[in-house]
Amino acid sequence: MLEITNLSKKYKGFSLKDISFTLEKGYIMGFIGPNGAGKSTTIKLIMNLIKKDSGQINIFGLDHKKHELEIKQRIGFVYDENHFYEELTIHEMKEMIRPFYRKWDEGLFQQYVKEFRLPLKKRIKDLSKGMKMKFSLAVALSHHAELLIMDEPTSGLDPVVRSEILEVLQALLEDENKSIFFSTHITSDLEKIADYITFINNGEIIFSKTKDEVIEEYCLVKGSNELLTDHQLGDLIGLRKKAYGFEAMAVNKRQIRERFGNSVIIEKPSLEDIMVFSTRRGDNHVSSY
Ligand SMILES: Nc1ncnc2c1ncn2[C@@H]1O[C@H](COP(=O)(O)OP(=O)(O)OP(=O)(O)O)[C@@H](O)[C@H]1O
Repeated sequence: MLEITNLSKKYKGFSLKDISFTLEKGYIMGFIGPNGAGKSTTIKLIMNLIKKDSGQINIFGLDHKKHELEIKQRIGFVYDENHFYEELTIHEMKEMIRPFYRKWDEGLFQQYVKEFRLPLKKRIKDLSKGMKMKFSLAVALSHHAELLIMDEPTSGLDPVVRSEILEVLQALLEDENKSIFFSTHITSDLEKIADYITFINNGEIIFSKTKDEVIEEYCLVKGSNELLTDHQLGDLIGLRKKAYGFEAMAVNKRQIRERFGNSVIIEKPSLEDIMVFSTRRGDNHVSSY
């Protein structure tokens, strides 16, 4: 569905460095990383809203630039900021967008209007943030898109609206021919629905794996400071030493158990732990591994 190979983009003070990952049909991939990591830049490159320096982006097996019009008929895109005409009502805005899509399904749009309780006669500027996002989603889902690409769709939304949106996304995946790629820093949303996690930090992909693999491989390690000898520091990510002991993350749970035996506590990390430990400047910071 989406194949990114050695993609690079340089800005003054930031570069996206040779990133690669693939999203297969029928799966949800969460794209996580701290502020400024390069998530929006990657999404804008995929959507051909900015120009890449090098690399290849294929969507549905087609070059994203050469086949842009055809690809965009088959994509639903939800952007993180409101990009509708604020003075128009929901109904008027929808009428404006509708003719662009060959496969626009008015019945389906009306179903989402009902499900999301969208007030058709209200102006976009008078909608709450959650309503704007639901309208955006309804538009993105009403032309039978095969791939849904979303930049921070749940940021700034309350837990009720977020979970409503996640449910709609999950229901969408019951059709095995669809895929979803979305960026977020709300990692708990991904714990609920993502199949794959791609983690970007400082313009580099740290990993792109199934969620289960990530949670299985990574571990949190806690123990007393005396256990830390120099040759053991290399594998510990985001290490923090405190008076009562150290805490760190490691990539290979089995290796840590073999090395430290039962003298350390090993815990399962959340995706948030993985993001925080990987990016923080600990006493032994490791930026990529
Ligand atoms: N047009 C631009 N010109 C120069 N620098 C830019 C431009 N757009 C983005 N950047 C820089 O690129 C870096 C990555 O930004 P990007 O918006 O991709 O991050 P992000 O992961 O989406 O962050 P956030 O979670 O805060 O939205 C930032 O340091 C940003 O300042």
